[in-house]
Amino acid sequence: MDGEGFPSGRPALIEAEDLWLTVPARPAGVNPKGGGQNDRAGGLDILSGVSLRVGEGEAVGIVGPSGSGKTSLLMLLAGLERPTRGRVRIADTVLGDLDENALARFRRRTTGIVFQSFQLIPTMTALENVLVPLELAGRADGVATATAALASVGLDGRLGHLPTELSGGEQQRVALARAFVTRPRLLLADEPTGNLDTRTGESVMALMFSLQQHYGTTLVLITHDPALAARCDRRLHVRDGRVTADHPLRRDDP
Ligand SMILES: Nc1ncnc2c1ncn2[C@@H]1O[C@H](COP(=O)(O)OP(=O)(O)OP(=O)(O)O)[C@@H](O)[C@H]1O
Repeated sequence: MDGEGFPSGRPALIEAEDLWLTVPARPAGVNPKGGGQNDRAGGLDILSGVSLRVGEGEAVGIVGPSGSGKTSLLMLLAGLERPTRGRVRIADTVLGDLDENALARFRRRTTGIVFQSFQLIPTMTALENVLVPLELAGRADGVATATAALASVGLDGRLGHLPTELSGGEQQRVALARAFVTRPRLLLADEPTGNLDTRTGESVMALMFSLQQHYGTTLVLITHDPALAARCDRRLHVRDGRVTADHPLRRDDP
């Protein structure tokens, strides 16, 4: 039921049509995640014809077994990888129409990304990490804006700390501040609590959903945690490189 179950009636921010991602086949036993379910002579199909639409301001949880293609799908939506076939449109822009430089500019303007492993620059302080996207955007008000962003995630006392001087939860808060500081229309999050203990993960997630709602950001969240997926407006199941189910949810569903 790819692309169906789009109940919100909101205008689409993301439209992905018939996405295929095929990589060269590897000899048996070499695939690090033990995939290969869609192995064939021409290569390994990591994604096999995925279509989906995500409404502006919607929160969509992506769930599915390890190796099913969730991160690969997110990379295509981010424009960090290009599909072998198919098309991703974000707002009015078809990502495949852009060259690498234009794609990087588009991503900086439109998309924030949060990873399981935080991905902060280790030699930069919290403030400097949050400044990076503002400086790339040529913003003159960088320091004040980055400082306010860190204050909004409760880290005004940690501006000068390096990532190694911060806890995991604090590092992910810096990553959230960095992702939201340019007010992106789209936030892509790949297992953002995967490296955090339960309590810290819950507080980081509460913060992420509160920023998402405050700014009306569209959210695509990969998670193994059913409770997190249930906080989204919709839940997509990915299996063997396909979207196999699309469940609308209400935020107050159990
Ligand atoms: N560049 C690549 N070259 C070869 N195989 C790849 C490549 N990228 C991903 N894969 C394979 O594609 C499959 C899907 O990987 P992906 O990371 O998207 O899955 P996932 O659902 O996010 O898994 P997890 O939940 O474990 O993070 C895996 O079998 C993986 O090994």
